[in-house]
Amino acid sequence: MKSILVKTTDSIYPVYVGDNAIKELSPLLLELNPSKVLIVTDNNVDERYGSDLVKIVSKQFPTCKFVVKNGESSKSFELFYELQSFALKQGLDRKSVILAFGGGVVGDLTGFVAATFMRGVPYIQIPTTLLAHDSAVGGKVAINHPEGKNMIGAFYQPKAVVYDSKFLNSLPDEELRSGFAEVIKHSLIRSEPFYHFLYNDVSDLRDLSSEKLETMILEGIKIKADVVSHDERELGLREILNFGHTLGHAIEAEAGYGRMSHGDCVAIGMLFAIWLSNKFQVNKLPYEEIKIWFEKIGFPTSIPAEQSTEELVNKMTKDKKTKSNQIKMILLQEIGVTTSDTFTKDELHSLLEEWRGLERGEKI
Ligand SMILES: NC(=O)c1ccc[n+]([C@@H]2O[C@H](COP(=O)([O-])OP(=O)(O)OC[C@H]3O[C@@H](n4cnc5c(N)ncnc54)[C@H](O)[C@@H]3O)[C@@H](O)[C@H]2O)c1
Ligand SMILES: O=C(O)C(=O)C[C@@H](O)[C@H](O)[C@H](O)COP(=O)(O)O
Ligand SMILES: [Zn+2]
Repeated sequence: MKSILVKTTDSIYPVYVGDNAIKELSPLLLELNPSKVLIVTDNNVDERYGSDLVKIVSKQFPTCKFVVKNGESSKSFELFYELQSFALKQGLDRKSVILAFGGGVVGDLTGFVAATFMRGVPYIQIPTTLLAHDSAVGGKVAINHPEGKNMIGAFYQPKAVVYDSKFLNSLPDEELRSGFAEVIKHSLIRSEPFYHFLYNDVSDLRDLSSEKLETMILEGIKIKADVVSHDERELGLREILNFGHTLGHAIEAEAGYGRMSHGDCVAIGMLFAIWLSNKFQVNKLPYEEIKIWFEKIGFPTSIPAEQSTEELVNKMTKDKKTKSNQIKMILLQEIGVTTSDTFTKDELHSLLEEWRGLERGEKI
């Protein structure tokens, strides 16, 4: 088992990664000595692993559990309110600890509940998806609004992240693919060698050794932890973690939350950002090579035909990086090195139309 430290201005916490990392949970809880523990999970994770976790925790402390419906629709005001009400009814207090046991949806929702319940109680992330190598680290917690992804949230760091790789054994292929998009993102923004490792060694996610999977997770977390340690609140550097998300989030929201996976949308967003980088940067990136690789993996590589460019650009205008109506796109100078550029709504509209036209094979 490996551990990585995340250091922010006022917190420092470990991320434990590997087979049987879950054994780190009991000592962590002993140290926190909670009055009560609330486990939040979703129905898929609960069915498989819920009772095991309750057994571990309830041996030590009074325990209760709240199960949300799986999927993006649970990152909602309604579930936020239900969870807060449940916590109050169960008598949680400021000495209580909340465990987020699941993928990014459970992690983001639970983290936001922890950030706001009685103005903040400690929580621990226990991720169960590949994507959550990203979402469980760094303290961005949020729920969605129909107008945009993660619009209501906070920066609130967990006390620890316990990432036991055995949970990944039951992850469906499309969820592995979704998480892989964020792994690729981490490589593209920060490490050319990591990108080459992924490009050369991973073309079929169903045929992935546990060693390769662990390398991907560890390298991704190291990159994320390093960026977050330098800029917890996204005053500058942290924006690079949003590579592929300005368009990706717009597609996700336009499709209807949960209809397309976060990773699939980010993959389309990264391709657009790479195409845009080639248009505006001196160094040329291997756009076609990356697109063919993405197709092999099974990612969608273009925007769904039914989505209107107008609506997507409206959503992109509400992106959290937008300031004074200037939409900010994270771009690549070269693989492993980022830059950024801003665009007006009209500029982005015509660029998106151009890219969509080219993808349809139209001569422009
Ligand atoms: N906070 C951040 O920094 C950050 C980073 C990246 C993504 N996100 C957010 O994360 C969310 C996506 O997370 P996700 O992809 O983990 O989705 P998710 O939590 O919806 O999990 C995906 C699916 O896999 C199921 N599942 C989870 N673990 C399983 C397991 N071990 N075995 C079988 N099934 C399992 C879930 O029930 C769900 O149906 C999005 O809302 C995205 O915005 C947040
Ligand atoms: O941690 C970050 O910072 C990220 O941007 C990571 C992203 O993968 C993640 O999807 C995040 O939730 C997006 O944040 P948002 O601020 O654009 O909502
Ligand atoms: Zn993301």
